Amino acid sequence: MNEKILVADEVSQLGIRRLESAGFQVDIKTGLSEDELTETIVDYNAIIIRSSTRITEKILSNAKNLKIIGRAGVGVDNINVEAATKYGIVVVNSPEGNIISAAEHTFGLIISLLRNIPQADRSVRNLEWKRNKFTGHELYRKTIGIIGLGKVGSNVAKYAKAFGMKVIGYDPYVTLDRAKEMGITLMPLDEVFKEADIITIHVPKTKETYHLVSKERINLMKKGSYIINAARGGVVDEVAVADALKSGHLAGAASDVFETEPISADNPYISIKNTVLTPHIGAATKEAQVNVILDVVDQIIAFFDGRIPHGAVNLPAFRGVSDDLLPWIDLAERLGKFIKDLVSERVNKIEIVYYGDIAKKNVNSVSISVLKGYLIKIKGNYVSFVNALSLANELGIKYTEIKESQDVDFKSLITVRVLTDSGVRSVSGTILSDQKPRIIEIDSYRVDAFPEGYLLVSRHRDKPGIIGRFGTILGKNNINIAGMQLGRNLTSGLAVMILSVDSEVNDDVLRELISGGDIEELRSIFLS
Ligand SMILES: NC(=O)c1ccc[n+]([C@@H]2O[C@H](COP(=O)([O-])OP(=O)(O)OC[C@H]3O[C@@H](n4cnc5c(N)ncnc54)[C@H](O)[C@@H]3O)[C@@H](O)[C@H]2O)c1
Ligand SMILES: O=C(O)[C@H](O)COP(=O)(O)O
Repeated sequence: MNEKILVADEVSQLGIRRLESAGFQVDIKTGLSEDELTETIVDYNAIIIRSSTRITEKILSNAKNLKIIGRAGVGVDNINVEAATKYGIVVVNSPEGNIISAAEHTFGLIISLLRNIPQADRSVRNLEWKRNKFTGHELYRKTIGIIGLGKVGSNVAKYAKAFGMKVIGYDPYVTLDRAKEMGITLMPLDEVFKEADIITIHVPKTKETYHLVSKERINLMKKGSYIINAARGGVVDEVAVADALKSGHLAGAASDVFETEPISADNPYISIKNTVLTPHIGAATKEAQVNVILDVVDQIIAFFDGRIPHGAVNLPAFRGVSDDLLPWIDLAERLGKFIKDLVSERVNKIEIVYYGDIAKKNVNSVSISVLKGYLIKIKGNYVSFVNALSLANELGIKYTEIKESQDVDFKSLITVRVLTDSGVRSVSGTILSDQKPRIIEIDSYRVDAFPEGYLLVSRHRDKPGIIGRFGTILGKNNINIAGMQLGRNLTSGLAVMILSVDSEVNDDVLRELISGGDIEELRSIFLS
């Protein structure tokens, strides 16, 4: 192999040696600015990074020879995966290599916080001996509320049980069976905030989780409780936590991750004593660093050897699929994203039903594409054809592919049905002769809409005045309606409407629309 690899963050030497033994030329250049990296990247076929380096569109636009980005860790929120896909660059990560270290570090933070260990250490070094000043709390019989029950969160739950803690949690995508298996009592998000003595965060940073720990949620917490964030900066509103610490409502907070890294002097936590702060070292153990770099290096070697890397978070080109399935793969991903945004309840099972000509083909890649779309809305852009199935398994979501022989009104049709605790919801789509995707049914309501851009989907009483109200309120908020589709059910007296709009409909506008009454369900959906 004579490909050139740039290592732009600190990684274990074992990985470098393995690459060199495989014949790669490896250069280590850490701490490059965006401009320096934009200039440097042009010479390289692969780059390896951790969370300290941001891979922006500007860098990628000059990466003429780059084929693969290796993220030696879990989070890919520092990589513009969409742009990488656009430029045909594969992104791989190491989804499991550092999760034990992250969960252990979380416990380190919890114990440090409840037992004032860093403060006591500083005091002893000042030759003080103030034993009463550092009286803390036991974990035994306390309630820990875990937000996000994936790989790190489920390990934190395991350790908490060993300490004799009561474990409650919130993760809208984990099934009840999976939570039961882990011995965690699932509760609505706000209930977890009300009940827990300690809240610990283990969700990815997505649009949905931004400031999930908000001023309002902190106000729900018991006086004297604690907050830990070892997931991502931005999930916690740092100013709100700092205010609650200053007022005495919260007893302490610990954080390994920050909205701006490296941290600066104006970070709200800096001047507050009852905080424990670490510089994003959740994954900084010898073991985790060896795991992640060897995982990523092996994937890079496999990639240049012509094999598909197991941790690919995007697949710029879907190989091995006949051209006539490609529009269906695209439609399937859109249906997966659509149903995720349409249905707010917990989903236990996804059924993908094929009718007509498409039912005679091998549609496995189309089914995976539905799961991929659904999971991208939950976990972000690192979900790919390669990892979608195992990520669905992790959440306990079962999926089945069903091929029906009965005649339908279309040459080919896909229905995505989700089974929730309270019933079944569905969306159906097809590709018409223009090769463009269409949504043609939502539940049993017939529509004909393009699954793209900003959509507003409403189920409401089929009576005069409702559509006018949408027009007035959206107009008043400067939101242009680009298209409208209405499906009616005369028996139930309900109608489903899909409005295609030119900009996002925010929560305030949604509330205003609902407050007029007669609307059973209203969702703002974005399909990229
Ligand atoms: N501090 C560190 O050094 C360090 C190390 C490893 C991982 N991490 C971070 O920890 C986080 C969790 O990592 P992981 O490997 O467990 O990821 P994961 O994908 O296995 O788990 C994330 C869980 O969050 C859930 N989730 C998504 N949106 C949610 C929402 N709105 N509310 C509640 N739950 C939601 C998902 O269903 C999933 O179960 C990530 O942000 C990762 O980047 C940090
Ligand atoms: O997402 C991750 O894997 C962690 O945040 C660790 O990041 P790091 O590789 O920069 O330590």
